[in-house]
This record gives sequence, structure tokens and C-alpha cells, in this order.
Amino acid sequence: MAELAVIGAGYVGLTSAACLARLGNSVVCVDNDPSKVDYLLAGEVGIAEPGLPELVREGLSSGKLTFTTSLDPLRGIGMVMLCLPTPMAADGHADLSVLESVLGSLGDLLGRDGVVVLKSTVPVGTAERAAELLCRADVQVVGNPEFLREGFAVEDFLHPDRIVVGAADQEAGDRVAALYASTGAPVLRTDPASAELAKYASNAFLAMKVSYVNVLAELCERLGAEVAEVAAVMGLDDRIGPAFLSPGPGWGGSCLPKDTSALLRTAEHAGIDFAMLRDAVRANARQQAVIVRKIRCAVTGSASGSLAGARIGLLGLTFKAGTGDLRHSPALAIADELARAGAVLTGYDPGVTGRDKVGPVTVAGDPTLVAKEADAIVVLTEWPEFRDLDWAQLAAVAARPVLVDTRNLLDARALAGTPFLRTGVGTGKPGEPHPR
Ligand SMILES: NC(=O)c1ccc[n+]([C@@H]2O[C@H](COP(=O)([O-])OP(=O)(O)OC[C@H]3O[C@@H](n4cnc5c(N)ncnc54)[C@H](O)[C@@H]3O)[C@@H](O)[C@H]2O)c1
Ligand SMILES: O=c1ccn([C@@H]2O[C@H](COP(=O)(O)OP(=O)(O)O[C@H]3O[C@H](CO)[C@@H](O)[C@H](O)[C@H]3O)[C@@H](O)[C@H]2O)c(=O)[nH]1
Repeated sequence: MAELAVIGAGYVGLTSAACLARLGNSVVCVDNDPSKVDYLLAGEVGIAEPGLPELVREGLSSGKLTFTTSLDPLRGIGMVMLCLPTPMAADGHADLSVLESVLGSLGDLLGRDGVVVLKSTVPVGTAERAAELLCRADVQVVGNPEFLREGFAVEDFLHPDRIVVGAADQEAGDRVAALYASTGAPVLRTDPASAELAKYASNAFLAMKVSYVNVLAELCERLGAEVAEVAAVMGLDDRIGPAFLSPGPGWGGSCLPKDTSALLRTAEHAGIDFAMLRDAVRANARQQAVIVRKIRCAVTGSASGSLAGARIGLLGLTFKAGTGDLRHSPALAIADELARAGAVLTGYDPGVTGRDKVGPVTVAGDPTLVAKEADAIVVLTEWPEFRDLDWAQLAAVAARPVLVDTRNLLDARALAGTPFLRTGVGTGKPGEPHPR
């Protein structure tokens, strides 16, 4: 079993560190946020990932996992895995400044024949650039992109669809592949550039799939078709598959927006016109306006009616269900747009606690408070528990029984016996509940 350091204790770093400790490795996890490290050393995990707190506590008590803010304990170490942020820079590229600054410090610390593993999502050429920054002929850089989803981080790490190891050096690649041997997942050995590109290619493809179904949903509305039925037919084709065919308020989160943007910049730089990806990004930006128009119609009866003073209750604020992450949440982009139009917003999200306000939204601790005196309720995130709310009670406290279901979450059964008039997405029959 290896002794390794993981740098960055966020969604990817903390999950990787805790899971690699579970797989028997000795892991020191470094983060430059002292309060996060103190919290972690006390066995507390600040992100909502099923199974992660248990794994962190298990690692701490077995001694396989420890946390620190300092790079000093890494002196002489054989392997360092970088799980640092690579956010969108102002020009749309991936901002590698944090990664590069840490790489600049690692050259002096790594032991002989050390390996640096790039788990962050990084553009093609980063492994090569990292090797330059390390300035150590004996140290190898290996690309090992991560594909976990928020809300399923531990499950995805321990049971991945595939492991990608992009190494120019066979032995360094073997050492990284060995970390995952006990997961039984297929390991794809590639050159570093292919590993780097494969990560962006996967996220961009997922984004295009959702944009495709969102535009299809608009078409369904125009033509009187049901997007759920169209998607069900498409999804049963093995070549297409049923995942990522649910229309909604657009794709968001900490990865798809920045990664599509970075891939577009990479393509531009390489002289390739990636028009279909550009269109998918444009369609996604437009999707929020599509939803706001839908809400405006439902509340005022007209696409140009005024929302000034309208009380709108929002169910769901996070970018998807199963996470507390609000980064690049389409729900918040819609909230901002509604607030600009003068609407007064109250919101509830099971993943958002301990906050009074998120952007323009006053956060309530209970869905009933969101419905209270509301001119409309809008479902923005697909939390399954919203199906089981007491919709009759929500209707009783609302000013008007208007419901906009941007995730097509609620079916006729959930709303049976209530006066709610539901507007879904791509249903072709606005104002009518439809079976999912
Ligand atoms: N979030 C995901 O679902 C996901 C999945 C796959 C890949 N990725 C990629 O993994 C990388 C990390 O993403 P994340 O979501 O875990 O980020 P994150 O923001 O959750 O975590 C990053 C961590 O790095 C720490 N950090 C920042 N600068 C540091 C420094 N100089 N030294 C030490 N620690 C430092 C931060 O304090 C934070 O804890 C990104 O490239 C991302 O694209 C993310
Ligand atoms: O049918 C669908 C599926 C998804 N979404 C939206 O698409 C976005 C992204 O969802 P998801 O991919 O589940 O989120 P992430 O957890 O950010 O995971 C993505 O980004 C990670 C970071 O790179 C990758 O590791 C994962 O493989 C990749 O799925 C969210 O806003 C979802 O609501 C839809 O609107 N409809």
C-alpha cells in the first residue's frame, strides 16, 4: 500500500483522501484553509456527501488519514495527488494559478523518483507544464482525471465506471493504477494529453445532452408532444441511453459550466470551430430566460406581464438534488432574474441550512413558509422529497394555486385533490398535470 499526500480537501480531495485511506493507503491530506483542517481533524465534514463523514472518522481513528495545512510533512514523500481548484478565468480558460503555485513548491519536497498525480480537471498540456514547474528529472507527472458526481462522491470513487491513467512513463502509470486495483474498475492507460482531453470531452458531452433535451422540450411545447415520452423512446436505444435526458432549468454546478468554457477556449486555440458545443452553451444560457418566461406567463397570464411585487416561493436552490452546492446553480440564476423583475422571493432547499439569505432569496426552514401567501410556487431542483409534500396544505396557505414545475417532478398523483394548476417543461399541455 502506498503512502501519499492529497492536496486540496474539497469535494474531490477529501473524497479521494478518505477513500484511498479506506483502500489501505496512508494518506496525509493538505488544505490551506486552517478552519477546514481543524474541523476535519475533529472528524467533522462540511459537505453533504453520503458516507464521507464515516470514512473520514474511520481514517482518523485507524491512523491511515490525517490533515494538515502545511506542506512540510510531505518532505521525501513518493506520491502527491493534486485535487486543487481549476476555476473559470475571466477569459473562459481554466485558471491554473493555484495548481501552478503549489507545483512550484513541490519540486523541493518530493522524494526520489516521486510521482505527481493530476486529479484536478486540467487542459491538455498541463502535465507537460507541471513537469517543467517541478524542475526534477526523476519526478513523473501522471494525469488521473476524476469523474465523480456530487452527491455520489464516495460511491463513484469506490465503484467507478473507469479509471483513466495518462502517463508518459510506464512505471509511474503502474504506481497510480495500483491505487485503484481493489476497485476492480477498468483502467484505461493513455498518454497524458488524451487523459486530460477525455475529462473535458465527457463533461461537454453531458452538457450537450442536457441542452439537446432542453431545446427538444421547447419543441415539444410548440408541437403538442410530451418530452417525457420522447425521451423515454430515445433512452431505450442502447446507443443513446436514458441518463441526462431530463429537461430542466439548465445545467450548472462547479464543473459543467467551467469545463465547457475551457474546452471551447482550447478548441479555439487549436483552430477548431466547436460550433455544437458553443450552441449547447448558448442554449443553456437561454434556458433560464425560457423558464422565467414560463413563470411570468403562469403568474400574470402573459409573456409580458409584470412580476413587480409578485410573491414567488422557490423549492430548490442548489444546482441539482442531493447536494448543498450552490455554485453556478441555475436555480439562483433564475432567482436573480425574477428579483430583477421585481418579484419577492422565499426559498426552501433541504441541502441549504443555517442561512437566512441566498442571493435575493429569503431562505425558509420549511416548505410551508415558502408557499405562504405565494402567488406561485416554482420547483427548481429535483429533490425527491418534494413529491411527498402535503400539496393540499401548501395550496391552502398559498395566495394562488399556481405551480411551475421546472423539473417535471410532480405527477398527477402528488397533486391529486389539490387545486394546483401545474406548468411543466416540454409537456405540450401547459397548465395540466401530466403523468411522469
Ligand atoms: N466537484 C466535483 O464534483 C468534481 C468532480 C471531478 C473533478 N473535479 C475537479 O477537481 C478539482 C477540485 O474540485 P473540487 O470541487 O474538489 O474543489 P473544491 O473547491 O471543493 O476544493 C478545493 C480545495 O482546495 C483547497 N485549496 C485551495 N488552494 C489551496 C492551496 N494553495 N493549497 C492547499 N489547498 C488549497 C481549498 O481550500 C478547497 O478545500 C477541480 O479541477 C474540479 O474541476 C471536481
Ligand atoms: O438529465 C439531466 C441531468 C443533469 N441535469 C443537470 O446537469 C447539471 C450537472 O449534473 P451532474 O453531472 O450530475 O453534476 P456534477 O456533480 O457537477 O457532475 C458532473 O461534473 C463532475 C465534475 O467534473 C464530473 O466528475 C461528473 O462526472 C459530471 O457528471 C446539474 O445542474 C443537473 O441538474 C439536467 O438538467 N438534466
